[in-house]
Amino acid sequence: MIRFEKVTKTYPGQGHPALDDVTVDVEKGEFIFLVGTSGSGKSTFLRLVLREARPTSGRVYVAGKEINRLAGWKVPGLRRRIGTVFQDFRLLPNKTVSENVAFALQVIGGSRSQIAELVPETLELVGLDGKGDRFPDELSGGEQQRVAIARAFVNRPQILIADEPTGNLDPGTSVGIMKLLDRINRTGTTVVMATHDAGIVDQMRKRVVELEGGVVVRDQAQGAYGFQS
Ligand SMILES: Nc1ncnc2c1ncn2[C@@H]1O[C@H](COP(=O)(O)OP(=O)(O)OP(=O)(O)O)[C@@H](O)[C@H]1O
Repeated sequence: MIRFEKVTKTYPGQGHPALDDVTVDVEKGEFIFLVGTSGSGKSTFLRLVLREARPTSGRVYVAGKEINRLAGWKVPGLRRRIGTVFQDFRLLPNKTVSENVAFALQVIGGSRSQIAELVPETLELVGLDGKGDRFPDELSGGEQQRVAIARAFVNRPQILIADEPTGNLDPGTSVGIMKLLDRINRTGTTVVMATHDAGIVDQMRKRVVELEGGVVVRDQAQGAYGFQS
């Protein structure tokens, strides 16, 4: 579903590459954690998947296509296949929960009937049944992140990218968010999550790809946050 082939990314004016000769293959339906210290290249990896950045050398494939060869007008189509969730939720404060989720469908041309069906269905999936008319500032952090996940998932993307989704949440709330991401993964969605949250990674026991200075130093099935043989 995602393949990095000898990918190097050096930002202009930087001496050291942010990613250095990275080769990683993520199968459809996998759940992987990207771990590594600050500046190790996790966000750069995610930005390359979204074509928000381009490799200096090497190839990035998403759903079988080398995405850096895609014509510019096809990039929105690529991004529609990929839901994104961030640490800081990024909800629209003046829209209700339902409107935030509906907006994601509206911008890609979803019909009224699709919106009427998918929004309540997705809010129920994320555990926000009955909260559709609230505004983001009337929700807890965990609930806001659930809205963000509903928004990312409402058009049933093939891939979900999560950049530190539990970074602003307490441990108990984080567990709930991880159960939700796990449930979404079980629907067949490929999940790539960048995190510093050792407790979560140790608990979930999914594949762990560790970056250090832009280099993959570990790629381990059912891994932990730190290396354990
Ligand atoms: N737009 C940019 N221009 C120049 N250098 C950048 C840019 N974005 C990232 N970098 C550099 O690339 C390297 C990798 O950064 P990246 O943001 O991918 O790391 P990260 O692992 O996501 O870090 P964090 O955990 O702090 O989010 C760092 O040295 C960073 O300073």
